[in-house]
Amino acid sequence: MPLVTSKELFKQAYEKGYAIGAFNVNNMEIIQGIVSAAKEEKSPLILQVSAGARKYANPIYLKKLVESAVEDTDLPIVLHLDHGEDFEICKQCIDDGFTSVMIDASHLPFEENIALTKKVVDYAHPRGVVVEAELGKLAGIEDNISVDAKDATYTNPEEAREFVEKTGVDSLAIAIGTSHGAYKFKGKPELDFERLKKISKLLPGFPLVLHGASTVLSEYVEACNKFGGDIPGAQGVPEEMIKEAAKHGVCKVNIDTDLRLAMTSAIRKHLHDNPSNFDPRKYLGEGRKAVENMVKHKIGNVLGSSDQI
Ligand SMILES: O=C(CO)COP(=O)(O)O
Ligand SMILES: O=C[C@H](O)COP(=O)(O)O
Ligand SMILES: [Zn+2]
Ligand SMILES: [Zn+2]
Repeated sequence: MPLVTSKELFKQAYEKGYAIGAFNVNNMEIIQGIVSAAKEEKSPLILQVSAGARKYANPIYLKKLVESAVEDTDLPIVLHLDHGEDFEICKQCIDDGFTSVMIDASHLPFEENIALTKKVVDYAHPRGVVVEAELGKLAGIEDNISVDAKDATYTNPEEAREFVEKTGVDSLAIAIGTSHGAYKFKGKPELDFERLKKISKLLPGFPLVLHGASTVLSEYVEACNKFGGDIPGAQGVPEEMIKEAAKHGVCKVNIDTDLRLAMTSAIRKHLHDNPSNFDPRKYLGEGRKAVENMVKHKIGNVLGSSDQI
């Protein structure tokens, strides 16, 4: 099976009320760990590449690794550009064979976000590529969470409807209180589910995307800290909230931080327990296994996309 777009995957996920994991990939071991898990769970998969990943690994290496994963597993895999910052990078990825791109113009004024997103959609659609856009700003841990601040930064439901109508975009990343990285909340985790429900009601059948959706699983944080790391107070989105979001139109759940933590904690433990080892295959192999176990858990116990291919 060749790379697929997310069109049909989202349609089925929406109807059945589960979500598809979009995992960030940066090297071979991360790709292999994710793909092994999806294969075992018989789950569709989105592998996404950020500008940082392209810079780190060289775009052609990532593309070929993802193609190898497709050939090796025959899974329906979407190759997606994460947080494309301008038209040029989206165009480049479309020309390179990506099946999905994100144009993230959420920092621009509303009308400019619409114009840039539409420009990408107009280039992507005739080439069979789908587009994700973003409206609203992801909260940071230091951000004020007063009601006024929420209205200023979180996605406005009416604007979301207008945005989708005017751009023809295929999916939309929304801001309801999640943020990137390992420090998402200072106190009790809280997402604005009322806002999500409003957006979803105004856009029936339309797939929404949750960025910053890692849970920052405590077993990995504890292992990192135990074996020489220093990441106190790391906290993510509880898995129950991800399950709830999937019931209200969220079809794509972005996960990067949980991959980083799984891999790093396993490598830290291995190097701690085996001070004489200097064979990278040993510690990277442990890292890959940890990624596989974490992704299996997400697909099977949180996202609900097992046995959907
Ligand atoms: O949104 C993400 C990638 O676009 C990743 O979010 P996390 O940092 O929560 O994993
Ligand atoms: O949304 C951001 C992703 O976690 C990618 O992070 P990165 O830019 O460090 O590759
Ligand atoms: Zn953004
Ligand atoms: Zn993101």
